[in-house]
Amino acid sequence: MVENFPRDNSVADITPIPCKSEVRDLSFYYGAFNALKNINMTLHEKQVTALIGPSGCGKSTYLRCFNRMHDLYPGNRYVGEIILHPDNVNILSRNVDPIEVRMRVSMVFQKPNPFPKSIYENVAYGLRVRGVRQRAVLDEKVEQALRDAALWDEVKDRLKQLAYNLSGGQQQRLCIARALATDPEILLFDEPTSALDPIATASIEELIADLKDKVTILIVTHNMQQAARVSDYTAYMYLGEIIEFDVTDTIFIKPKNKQTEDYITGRFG
Ligand SMILES: Nc1ncnc2c1ncn2[C@@H]1O[C@H](COP(=O)(O)OP(=O)(O)OP(=O)(O)O)[C@@H](O)[C@H]1O
Repeated sequence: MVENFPRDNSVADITPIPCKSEVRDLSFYYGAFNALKNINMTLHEKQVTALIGPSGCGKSTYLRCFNRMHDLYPGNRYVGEIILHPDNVNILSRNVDPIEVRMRVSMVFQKPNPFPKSIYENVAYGLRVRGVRQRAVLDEKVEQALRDAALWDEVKDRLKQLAYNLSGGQQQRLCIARALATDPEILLFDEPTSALDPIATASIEELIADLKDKVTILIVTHNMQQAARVSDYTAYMYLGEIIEFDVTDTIFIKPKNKQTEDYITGRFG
């Protein structure tokens, strides 16, 4: 389907990877403050896209548009569209229920934030909210999500224990399992390893690479090595705008924009 492929031609290497989401003329306002300015971008299906840029440039603000998180606070305003394929729905439309959007687009936060519940109940939470009651279905989905988050072997004998008993890295994988349990189409990561040690970080990065088979990923990271390691596409942001968006190798090896190059090489930011 033609409409399922990128509309914009900002990516030099137009590969025939279907597009999962198209951002069209997106601006965002915190009250009077214009935090995002006319963003046009494509999220390629089952690829990892990284958002990089100096502190305060709008990475988290942009990420949070994808699951309508800003709806939770008064005075916030979106302009433009985020289209989700294949059904071609604008998830920013007032006619679209933000709860439904959050089922399709899940988020993993900077700090692991398990609920004060058992390991099992953390993962089952979204399913229960969706009305799933059958024990066998819950058991199967919880196991699958924990396997997909590379945590099953470590927790299968203590599913009833409190999630807080897990290590920081395990807690973050639990949060990933919780996000995966409702079969989201897009997974948002907001600096998912910034609170973790190098070993736990490596295991989350490996996991992100594996999850690409199932889900489209958008990740905010301050760590440029991490962006280079885990992502297929990278967007460099500055002052609420996308300065450059391209395949990751191009951004890191041969950026077209001087501002991107200065940031990548550490001359700026
Ligand atoms: N709730 C808010 N109300 C008003 N302005 C906000 C709010 N949250 C963020 N901002 C402003 O929006 C801009 C973008 O912030 P954002 O947190 O998205 O940047 P970021 O690139 O994710 O930064 P960092 O890398 O430091 O996390 C900043 O100028 C910030 O001060």
